[in-house]
Amino acid sequence: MEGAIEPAPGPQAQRIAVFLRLRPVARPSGRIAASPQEGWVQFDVPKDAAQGLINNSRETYRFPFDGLLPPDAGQGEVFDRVALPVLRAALDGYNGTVFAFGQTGSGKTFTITGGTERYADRGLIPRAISALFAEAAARPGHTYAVHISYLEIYNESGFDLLEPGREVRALEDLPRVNIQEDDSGAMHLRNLSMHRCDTEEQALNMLFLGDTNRVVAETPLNQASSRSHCVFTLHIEARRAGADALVRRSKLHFVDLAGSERVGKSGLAAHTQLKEAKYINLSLHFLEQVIISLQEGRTHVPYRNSLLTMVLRDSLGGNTRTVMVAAVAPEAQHIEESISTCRFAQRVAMISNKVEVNEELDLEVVIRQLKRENALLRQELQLLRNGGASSSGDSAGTAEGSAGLEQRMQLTEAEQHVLRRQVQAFVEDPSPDSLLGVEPSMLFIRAAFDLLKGMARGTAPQGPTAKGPAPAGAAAVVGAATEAELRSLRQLVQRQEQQIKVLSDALLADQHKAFEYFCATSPAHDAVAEHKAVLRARYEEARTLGSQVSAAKQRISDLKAAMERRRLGRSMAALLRQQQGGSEEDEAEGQREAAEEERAKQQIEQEKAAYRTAYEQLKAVKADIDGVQAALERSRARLQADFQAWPLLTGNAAADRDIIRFYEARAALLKGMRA
Ligand SMILES: Nc1ncnc2c1ncn2[C@@H]1O[C@H](COP(=O)(O)OP(=O)(O)OP(=O)(O)O)[C@@H](O)[C@H]1O
Repeated sequence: MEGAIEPAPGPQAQRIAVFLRLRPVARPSGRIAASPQEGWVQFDVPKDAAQGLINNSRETYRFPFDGLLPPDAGQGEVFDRVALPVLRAALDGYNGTVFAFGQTGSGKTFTITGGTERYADRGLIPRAISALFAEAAARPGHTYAVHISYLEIYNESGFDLLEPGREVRALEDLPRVNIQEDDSGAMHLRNLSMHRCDTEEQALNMLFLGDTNRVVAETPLNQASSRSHCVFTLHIEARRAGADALVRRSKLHFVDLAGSERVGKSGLAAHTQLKEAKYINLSLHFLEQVIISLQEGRTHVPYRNSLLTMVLRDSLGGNTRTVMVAAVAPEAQHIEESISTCRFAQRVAMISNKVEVNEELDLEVVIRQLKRENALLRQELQLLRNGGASSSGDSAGTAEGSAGLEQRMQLTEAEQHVLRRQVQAFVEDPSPDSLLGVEPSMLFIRAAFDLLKGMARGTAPQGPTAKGPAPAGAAAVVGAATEAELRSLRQLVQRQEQQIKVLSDALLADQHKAFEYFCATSPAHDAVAEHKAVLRARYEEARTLGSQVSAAKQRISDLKAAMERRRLGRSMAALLRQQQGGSEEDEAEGQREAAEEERAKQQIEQEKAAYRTAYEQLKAVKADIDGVQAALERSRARLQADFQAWPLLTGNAAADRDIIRFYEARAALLKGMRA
């Protein structure tokens, strides 16, 4: 699998591959024959005896498959034939789906998850996990990031099986997963957690957690394992060293469907009229509708009728390499169901998907690379401009400036020391983006080359590095750069800077789009909006109360001032009367003034009461504001946390691409938020 990340081929049509797996049974029916070599199974059933005809004639049904897995096929063989090619393609960036279909007890769970008694009974999922990490390790020069999600669908409701630390006794104890449609019509699964797994062990532990939750959530009443559908997903992200701006992302689903029993049959005679028979499980009914529409090439495919078909949208008729395992228990009493299973498989086998590598540019990495290139070009430009000696002021670190450097014969000890550390750090940094940012001067450059040569030969110079002057030829060669060369280099730098700006803007726009999109669908955002609205109303209230308080205060001081003025007036008048040897104050006048004084005092008291009331209210509103503010902070934190844990998963390629873009942008946005 060398060179896995070569230029991605365009979309290719690919039919869904269909395998038949026969379960080992104690008493296989003599009416079932199979050829593993030729890949077919055949059922011989008596003709309808109900017509009153006495005959021994039989009806024969033969179904071809892409592969037949006989009862003695081991789990390893099943994995190698069914899932390994899909897994390898997923590592190359192709989506993949393996789903098992069949009646209850036919061996679906045994195939997908496996038996627990013997190690050899491990099913497709644990084997895929082991093979994934082994294959990834065997692809040098590539890095992979793996996330896992595990969804159970029961009665049209989705449940997240991977919620660590949660006590689960019933399905309802698991977090609900919803599907939502955005403006573009794309479907998104919300609240499905994704868990990064860096090792096989971590991934197997996740699977164990999900399977345990699946078992303990089952009650005798809901018989969840037979009636629910489980979708285990490996989300794979691949980058190639040296080309890490290109990222390939794929999803690999393993789907264990509910038992496919039907109702509405009327005995074996109904084989030829199985059309009326209905699935007990409603989602399977809708799954069949989707498959019929695709097989008949109808323009409208009713994916939206159920959660299951929405999740499997891309696996059926979309951008996914899909494989179906039809599970059959070859016993006489199950012939009818077995024929139904094979008929369903024949329809599925006619569906063609359009598969394509999911590859895209990581804008952040592109920008980083452009900036690095740009820095190198700038250095080159500076060198050429100065004929090998930098005269620019931005070359820090030397007292006399770079121009003076070329006059010197060798570096100072301090300069040598710094340079040695820079070269050391450069050599030790495994990143292809690391830069050796030495002074743009021949003296430094030669010294750096000497150090590198010494390191490569294992004889790194201990003493002074650049001995002797820079050869005149070197400077002369660099100095010979023509005006035209300088100009074109300058233009290149400018063009790149422009490119960086355009890309940065695009990234920024994406980040905002991502957050906006997330907010529009997040309940945490509703809480933030609600708190903000309450806060706005409270602030308004506080403002009104605040102006009431200050108005009351103003009126009190006005009243007090008026009272003081009156008192002063009265004292002045009394003094005047005294000086003029006049009479005492008129009694009526005295009473009037006393009454006025009393009225003013009452008015002041009233205003004080109004002031106190408004002030108390203001205090209460302020306390309220503090509370709402704290709640707002909490819901903001929750929004950010949710944004961080925003899951990827839809059944739709276009939607996925969008989500993945948003997901990347989200990381950068969060970084910005925290900064
Ligand atoms: N190939 C096999 N080899 C050995 N045992 C098997 C095989 N296939 C199935 N079994 C056993 O048969 C029983 C029923 O299988 P399983 O639980 O996988 O059926 P199922 O189709 O998933 O049923 P359900 O729809 O109820 O989930 C289990 O005990 C399982 O271990």
